[in-house]
Amino acid sequence: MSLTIALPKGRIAEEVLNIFKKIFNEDFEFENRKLILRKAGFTFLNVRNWDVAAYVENQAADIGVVGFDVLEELESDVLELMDLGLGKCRVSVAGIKGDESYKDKTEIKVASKLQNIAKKYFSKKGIPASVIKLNGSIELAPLVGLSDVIVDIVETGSTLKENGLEEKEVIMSSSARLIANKNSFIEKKEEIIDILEKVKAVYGA
Ligand SMILES: Nc1ncnc2c1ncn2[C@@H]1O[C@H](COP(=O)(O)OP(=O)(O)OP(=O)(O)O)[C@@H](O)[C@H]1O
Ligand SMILES: O=P(O)(O)OC[C@H]1O[C@H](OP(=O)(O)OP(=O)(O)O)[C@H](O)[C@@H]1O
Repeated sequence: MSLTIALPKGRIAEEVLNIFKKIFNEDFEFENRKLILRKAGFTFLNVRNWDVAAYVENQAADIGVVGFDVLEELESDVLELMDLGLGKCRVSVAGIKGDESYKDKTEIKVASKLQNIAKKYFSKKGIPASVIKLNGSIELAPLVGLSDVIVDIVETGSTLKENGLEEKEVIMSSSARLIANKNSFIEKKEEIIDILEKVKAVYGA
């Protein structure tokens, strides 16, 4: 039984494809806008980062690679096989540099792409917060009064800095995870363990 593997486009795509390159000593590239690549006995799917978990959770793919932030946000019901240690970043509360007035609000206005993570964080702290869902350029929101703070991904911190913002509170750390569908892990256990061992070997783990 061959494995179907959902790989993310975008930021972590290159590093993930490099792992497979090292394992099989072959080039893995999706060419000519093709979304399916059959190679080395596997089927690779070219999927957006935010959609990888849906493919794996619904067994359209057996395994996949996705950022931990996305798994947390979507509360995906999948097996986490391994922390790949790439795509490292934090999910943080950020706001205008030197301005702590958000702490005195009766209800904090938060802008975020990671709506559930943001809601859960403030609710756990017992702080009333309303979350406005945005899809990008999150840092803009507090600059124009759309929100008091943002909950967003911070990697180097340069987007915050360039916009006069600062990290206020770190909510969680994130990195890319190798995930598996729960049924596939029963039905195709040997194949999944085999690929997991190969990935671990590449990392020297
Ligand atoms: N600076 C960063 N900005 C965003 N994501 C980062 C950053 N550094 C690491 N990551 C990680 O990389 C993952 C992929 O980010 P990428 O920007 O490629 O996709 P996306 O825009 O979130 O998703 P999609 O393409 O589905 O819209 C994130 O979920 C996160 O785990
Ligand atoms: O700490 P840094 O290294 O500056 O990285 C963090 C920035 O990168 C991401 O945005 P992205 O580039 O994905 O664009 P977006 O605003 O469209 O989400 C994220 O949402 C931050 O804005």
